[in-house]
Amino acid sequence: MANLHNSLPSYERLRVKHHLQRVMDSVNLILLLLLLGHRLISFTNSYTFTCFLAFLCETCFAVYWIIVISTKWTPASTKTYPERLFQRVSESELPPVDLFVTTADHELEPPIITVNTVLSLLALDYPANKLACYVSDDGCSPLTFYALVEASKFAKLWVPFCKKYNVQTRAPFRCFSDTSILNSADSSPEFKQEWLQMKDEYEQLGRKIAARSQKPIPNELDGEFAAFSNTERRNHSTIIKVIWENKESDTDDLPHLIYISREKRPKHPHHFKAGAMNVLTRVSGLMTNAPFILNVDCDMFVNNPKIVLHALCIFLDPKGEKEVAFVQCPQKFYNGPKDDPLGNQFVVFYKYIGSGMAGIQGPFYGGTNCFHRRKALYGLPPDDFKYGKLSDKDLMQKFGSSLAFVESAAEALEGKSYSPNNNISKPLEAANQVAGCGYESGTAWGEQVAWIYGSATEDVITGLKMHARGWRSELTTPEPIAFTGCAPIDAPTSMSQQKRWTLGWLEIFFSKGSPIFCTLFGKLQFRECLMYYCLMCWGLRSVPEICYAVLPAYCIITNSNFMPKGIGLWVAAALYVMYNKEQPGDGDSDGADSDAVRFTFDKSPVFVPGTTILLLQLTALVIKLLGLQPPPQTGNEAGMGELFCSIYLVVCCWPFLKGLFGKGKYGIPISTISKSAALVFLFVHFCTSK
Ligand SMILES: O=c1ccn([C@@H]2O[C@H](COP(=O)(O)OP(=O)(O)O[C@H]3O[C@H](CO)[C@@H](O)[C@H](O)[C@H]3O)[C@@H](O)[C@H]2O)c(=O)[nH]1
Ligand SMILES: [Mn+2]
Repeated sequence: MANLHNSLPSYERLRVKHHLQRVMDSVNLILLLLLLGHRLISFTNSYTFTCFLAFLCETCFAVYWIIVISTKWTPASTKTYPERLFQRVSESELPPVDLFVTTADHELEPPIITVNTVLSLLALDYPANKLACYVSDDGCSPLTFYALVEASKFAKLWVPFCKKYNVQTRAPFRCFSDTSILNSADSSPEFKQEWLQMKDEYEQLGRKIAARSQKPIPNELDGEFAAFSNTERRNHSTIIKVIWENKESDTDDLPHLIYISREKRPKHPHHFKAGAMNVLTRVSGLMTNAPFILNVDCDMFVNNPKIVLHALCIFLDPKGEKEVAFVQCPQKFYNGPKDDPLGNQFVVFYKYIGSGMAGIQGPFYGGTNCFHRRKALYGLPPDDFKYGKLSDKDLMQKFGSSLAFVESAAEALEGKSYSPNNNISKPLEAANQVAGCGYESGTAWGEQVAWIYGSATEDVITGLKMHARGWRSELTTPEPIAFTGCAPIDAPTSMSQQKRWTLGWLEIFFSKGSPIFCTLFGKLQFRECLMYYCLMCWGLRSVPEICYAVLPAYCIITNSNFMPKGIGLWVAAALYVMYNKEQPGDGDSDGADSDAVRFTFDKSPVFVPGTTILLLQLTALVIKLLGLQPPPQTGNEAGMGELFCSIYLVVCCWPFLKGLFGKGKYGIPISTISKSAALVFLFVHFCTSK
């Protein structure tokens, strides 16, 4: 690779100035501490259980706020300069990149979606002979395979079309959903005609796949599909099919396309997505062994065809080369309402926390839209050169018994794998071996190497492991945004997804790979460690939050108080104003009302806490209104503070309030309401039966 160490860097990390934000955050913290101090002092005069509980909750909030501030304190953004990259490397010197797509169920993840993901990847603006797309199908579905075979035929038209006209959106269904192109004065008649032809071809592809999916899948299949005969989703041997091979290593041809359904047996744990990713890592290691890997979920599409170049700006930069293990692109969703009532777009996260992380040791790995350095995945620390020279025996212990794979791993670790392999079908036998379900036993896969097992959020723990070895990561946000995808469109799916993540993060929190150990015994920076806790405490935070939300109702019902009196109340009020002023999105959404229109419910228990809190506040307010409160004890009666909190909580639960009266999926199911009502009844009974 040409030297040009003296040329300009191909990426820069820029500090984002945000003095006002810091001031506001600090004022918030000071107010919180003042409140805690005030409580401590007043405990010497009067101590009540409710005030003590409030004190505990507020202490949790203060600790959490310190973690949040630490994460946000030094925000940064990354800027990439592809034109400078080309001062360093010529097009022929660009490294190969392996592209991984995972799909697991052709019913939940319809093949046409996966096909769009794959087509958008095949059409990346990058030399086609340097790309190989590996699709892992955990559903072992002949339908998915069929769809990919058909897609590869369509790709022969689609990819040249995209490149010829420099189409931005290269997932056909997104491209064809925007017909404004046809009326635009900028588009040539030739383009419009080809666009319509292409749309027609795509619709044919869609019809073929739909027709095939309507037919029942017979047990016995022939021809290309014979391998799928008598298979069950969780009981079958490995199926690897090279759907397209770019035999001539032609830059204008299509990238390689390989279908993989790893071996599964009922008695063998398959480790979900992490297991699938590890098989892809091994098979690709044998076939192309690219030093960089991009992975996307099957519901994500390329939105910026130049994204590989942007990522390489970071990886190939002399500084990035030494320190960056992975480059994460944000997740953005094209579907869903503008004001995002379900919070899927994670506005707070990417806008505040995301740039904060970029200013420390880098963002966490989010599972999709991420580029990895292969040797970092193989466990190599950034500054260790011994690891790359392990003996064959050591390598086999780590990477398993396939000699061919061990050789490829050694090459990858030494950074020798820059020449693309032109005969990817050759190592098919070895590929079958490494995709077997027993291959990993006794090796470091899933523990030290590649995607780490043991958490439902394999992504976060995998990234954490690399940070713990001393690597950095970068968040790259080129214009236009690199990938878009579909977010869950209803509240139940969104809530259960978030519940799964929260549980996965808690698994990491309580495991021996917990961030604090990575800081104590590894190279995870302290503030990066706090950043991880910011994520992992998301679930735990609900405990003080629920407790705090119950307090106002409890105080009103029992005519006691938890809000401070006198100056303390002013501190609490100031805190409330400051905190709410800081929340993003104020003003550009039309508020609670639009939430209510779109918030949907089902019978899932995830809706019980929200409903219960709402009903509890309503009950308390009715008791207050009807004057059913018991007489106060020693001047500690519930006052304006408690009343305000209770009303505020009703406003916070607005979508639930509408849900009480909504119909169909917009209404909270009677069973959920009954459960919540029973809980409220028990609670009121408990409060008043003293
Ligand atoms: O046994 C499995 C289960 C899932 N998947 C694939 O993994 C991806 C993510 O799974 P999904 O069920 O869609 O989870 P999400 O919550 O939508 O995914 C987010 O959260 C996951 C866990 O943190 C990350 O791995 C994902 O990349 C991230 O997008 C999808 O492509 C699936 O096809 C498999 O390949 N095998
Ligand atoms: Mn998903």
